[in-house]
Amino acid sequence: MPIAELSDLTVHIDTGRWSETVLDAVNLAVPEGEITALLGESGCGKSMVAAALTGLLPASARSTGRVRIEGTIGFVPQSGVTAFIADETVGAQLRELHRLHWAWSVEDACAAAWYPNDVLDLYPGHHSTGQIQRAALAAALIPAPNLLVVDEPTASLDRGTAYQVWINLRKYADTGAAVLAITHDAPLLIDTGVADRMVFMRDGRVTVAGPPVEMRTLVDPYVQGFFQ
Ligand SMILES: Nc1ncnc2c1ncn2[C@@H]1O[C@H](COP(=O)(O)OP(=O)(O)OP(=O)(O)O)[C@@H](O)[C@H]1O
Repeated sequence: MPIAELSDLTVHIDTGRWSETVLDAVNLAVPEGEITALLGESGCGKSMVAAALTGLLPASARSTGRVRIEGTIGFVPQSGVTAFIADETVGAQLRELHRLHWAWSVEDACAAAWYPNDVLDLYPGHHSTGQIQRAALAAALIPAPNLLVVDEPTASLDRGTAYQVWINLRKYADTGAAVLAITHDAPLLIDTGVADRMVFMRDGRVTVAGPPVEMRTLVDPYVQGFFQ
């Protein structure tokens, strides 16, 4: 039974000046114990899927269809700095999260997120993009959510660090959690072997999905583009 499921989800955004169907009859299951990787060109709707799952759709959005989630959700936004308030250090905020949830220690969450301890006493805005992204992952891990949604978790990281973060996301899924990872990095998913399934989106729709080894051999130029 998937921990999270979108059924026929259509999301239409109308800002008054401009309107667009950003998700079009999307069906997506995120099973426990698995990493589901969501890929697709920029603007195709990946972050809207994350927003639908986390209840963060824009106020101008109208949706039909169904979103079903069992258990708790953790979310790592594409811009890690938005996971924190600006005027408290990251360390203080992680310690407060631990005080509230008690699931993971700050040390274990930082280690799993590959977040360097020596910047814990800095304010969020004084981190590099890659550091604050990993801090946001540590923050999401502390409550040990049943569903972890990560939006481009390794986009700002060097390849070696990105590799380690993917391995640790795999270990987290192996504890029984469902992980939905939005990414562009199909080659690294192949190299690490961490993903159970790849789901490709285009223009607000899911076009094809399956195990990475199958996806890599598809004769579909759109899918092939992600492996090069
Ligand atoms: N807050 C918002 N209000 C209105 N429209 C939005 C908002 N955020 C995104 N959109 C629109 O929704 C569509 C899907 O955007 P989304 O952010 O989901 O793309 P994405 O696939 O995550 O892209 P990227 O890989 O560049 O992050 C885009 O056309 C975008 O312009």
